[in-house]
Amino acid sequence: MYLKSIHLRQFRNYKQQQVDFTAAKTILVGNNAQGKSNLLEAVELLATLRSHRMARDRDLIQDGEVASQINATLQRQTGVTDLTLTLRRNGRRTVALNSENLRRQMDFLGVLNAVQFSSLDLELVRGGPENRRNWLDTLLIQLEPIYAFILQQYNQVLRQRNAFLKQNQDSALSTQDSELALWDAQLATTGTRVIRRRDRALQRLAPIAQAWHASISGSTEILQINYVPSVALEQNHPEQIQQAFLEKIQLRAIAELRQGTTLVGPHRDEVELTINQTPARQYGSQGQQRTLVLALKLAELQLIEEVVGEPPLLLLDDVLAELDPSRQNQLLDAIQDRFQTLITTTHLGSFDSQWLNSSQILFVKAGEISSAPAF
Ligand SMILES: Nc1ncnc2c1ncn2[C@@H]1O[C@H](COP(=O)(O)OP(=O)(O)OP(=O)(O)O)[C@@H](O)[C@H]1O
Repeated sequence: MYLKSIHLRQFRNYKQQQVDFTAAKTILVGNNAQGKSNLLEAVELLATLRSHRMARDRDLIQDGEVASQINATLQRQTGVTDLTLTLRRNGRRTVALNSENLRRQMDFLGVLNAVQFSSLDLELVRGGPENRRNWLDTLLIQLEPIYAFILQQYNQVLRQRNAFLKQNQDSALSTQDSELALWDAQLATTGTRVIRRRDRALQRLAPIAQAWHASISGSTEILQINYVPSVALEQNHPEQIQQAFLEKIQLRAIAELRQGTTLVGPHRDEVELTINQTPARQYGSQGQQRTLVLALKLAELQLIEEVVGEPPLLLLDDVLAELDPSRQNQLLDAIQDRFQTLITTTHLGSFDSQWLNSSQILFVKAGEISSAPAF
């Protein structure tokens, strides 16, 4: 797929900006805080309706404005599509394809696919489990857009069940209470859908990431990715998972009532990353952790391409300079001209001349983008 152009209105520090992409690789160069990441964030929003910066819609809208719009033209094998996302200060969003508003946001997902790689991704290795859950969820949303709906349903049940537990915290509520039993059943049903899909995605992703990791590290390191769901998962059978879910809720029922919160479910899943059988968080240098993240990102690209049937976009936010020359080259070899790539950087010095010659170079300054440096 190929993103031909994007138009931003009152988005972050862009008042009104049109960008036409004229090459498979676009390098956005500019000083810090000029708007480079903001442009990549806009593309990410079109792909996932999420921002990895966890921004609220009112942070995305330009200061002092009430609404913001991202509009893009995408070329796919099936034809050209026009995507529009409108954000409002009150949090209401509208999505449209070819100028036709969609009733369900889910139908907007899966049109544009993108893999984002920024320095924040190091948190995948170093940070807490919620980073890895978010990463996996964002990938899943692109692999099967219905997952966005499944996850939303689970989160809604979770919120309601938590509210019920909170209301009854320290009360004499029985763990056999019939209303609680209803919430348990809904949590198990919706949670099982989440767990099964996370398991399936990791089953497919893990061998690809492992192969990339072996290739980048020269086969000296073995990466393992283990899904550790909060509920035991022996086989990917819905009845078996649902049963295990309900049994574990029973075991934790007293603690849940005491703490007034749900202690069992995919909101407590973990994805373990180990290198040579040592947790990656404790393993080796920053460089080795970067190799791992790079392997995960390359695996995401490959898996999305396999599932969707077209290469997704790659958004490299200030990460190229952080990789040593051999890893940089490995990344460049892997993407070549197959994946349209948007790259941000503060200086062009870290790119080899072959790259510079084949890339479109855009200059970003104070929320304006031009093809010649503005002095
Ligand atoms: N809602 C908003 N309204 C107006 N300006 C905003 C808004 N959100 C962010 N900005 C501005 O956008 C700029 C940050 O841009 P961005 O995050 O894209 O930086 P960058 O060019 O990628 O630089 P860096 O290399 O530091 O990441 C800051 O000047 C910030 O004040």
